[in-house]
Amino acid sequence: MRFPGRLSAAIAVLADVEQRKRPVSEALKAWGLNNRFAGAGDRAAIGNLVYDALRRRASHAAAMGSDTPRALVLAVAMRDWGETPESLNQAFASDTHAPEPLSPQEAAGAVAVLAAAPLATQADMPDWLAASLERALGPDWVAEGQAMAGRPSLDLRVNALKATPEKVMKSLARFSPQSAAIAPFGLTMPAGPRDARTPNVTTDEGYLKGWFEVQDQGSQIVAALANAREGEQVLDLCAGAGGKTLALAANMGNSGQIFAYDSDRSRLAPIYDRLKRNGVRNAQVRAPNDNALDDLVGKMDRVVVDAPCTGTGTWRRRPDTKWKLTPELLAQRQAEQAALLVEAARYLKPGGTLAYITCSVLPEENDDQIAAFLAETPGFASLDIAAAWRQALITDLPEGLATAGGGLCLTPLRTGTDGFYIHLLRKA
Ligand SMILES: C[S@@+](CC[C@H](N)C(=O)[O-])C[C@H]1O[C@@H](n2cnc3c(N)ncnc32)[C@H](O)[C@@H]1O
Repeated sequence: MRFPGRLSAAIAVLADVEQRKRPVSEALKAWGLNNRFAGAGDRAAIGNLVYDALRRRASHAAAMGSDTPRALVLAVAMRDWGETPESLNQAFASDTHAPEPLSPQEAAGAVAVLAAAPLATQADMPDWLAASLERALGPDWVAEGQAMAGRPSLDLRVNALKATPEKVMKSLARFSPQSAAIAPFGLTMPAGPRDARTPNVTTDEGYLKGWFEVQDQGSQIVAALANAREGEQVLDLCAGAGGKTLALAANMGNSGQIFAYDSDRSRLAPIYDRLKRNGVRNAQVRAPNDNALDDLVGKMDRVVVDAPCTGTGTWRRRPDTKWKLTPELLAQRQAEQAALLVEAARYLKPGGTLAYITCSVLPEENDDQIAAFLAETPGFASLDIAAAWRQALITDLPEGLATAGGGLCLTPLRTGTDGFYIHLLRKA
């Protein structure tokens, strides 16, 4: 397929996403099945166009004066991929699969200036979230929003139980991985421009042997800050597919015991294979049966709550969720988080540590949630996050990451990672 045909396909996929309220990955897969002539390069390019359109949906729509799939995809070509109206119309003229030529109004979108547009539009986020973002991230919130609308890097965590960074770098040399800026076992491959393909690392021998996992550097940092130590009894209360569990196990050198639990059996399902592949021997999976955790009450050194959240920190990877988020969904997540904090506290022994984590930057899910918990639960106090950073990451806490409420917030702008929040609490 040539570029114009790829644009037409992206318009069709985006229309499918919007009309049928489908996840992007599903719509892309369906398009691939119906268009088997398309190669891997075509599918990657079409995926990039669709994801880029959704990442900057608000500003692209404002520039084009329209939010149709066609307007959004043409905006990506001109505003993100360096095409001009002239280059597009010229290419369209010689490709029977091309979209219709650009109208003068569409062509004007290429040079539209959005300085007078609402700040939420410039930050590429829904209007109703602007106040929360400003409260959480301060005067830079528009630039933070713009960074949250960029393409993410592909990050790996070297599994210290089986490999070294040097070994993984050698195994993946063809993709030129670099050391991550903060996470000690992190490797990163920056996102390329335009139709660049994401390296397919999960077919690498090193991955199959458990030498590394795909994990955003932000997720690695908060897992390190949870600071699970050798010999401890640790409950991973929202283990899901085990991304944090694996990192905790490596941090603990396979000693002590991790109990990995999740209330959703299907989310937990991949954890068994992942534990095996990673050579983890100190984790016990607790499936969500009645009384599954009763024997752990009051016994844990550490409880990690990687809470269900709105995922605002992962908008770069799942930009469709940005536009689907509603105040009702946020309220639902807040209620779940509040209940989980109370639940987590039960399992700690005196002197134990609760690590509360979200992949969101909204204060309602972060500092506010902890403040409400502390107000209602006697006997808990925040641990010094700068000291925890020094202990876990052996450097000083970079400026601007600590939150007003005593937690820590990573963002694409500040740390080049997904957005994450962590707060450490000690039970008296
Ligand atoms: C952010 S995800 C966890 C991701 C996982 N820790 C990882 O690193 O891959 C949140 C998880 O919380 C689980 N969850 C939601 N409510 C829960 C509850 N009341 N008890 C335990 N797990 C819960 C969800 O099923 C979901 O898997």
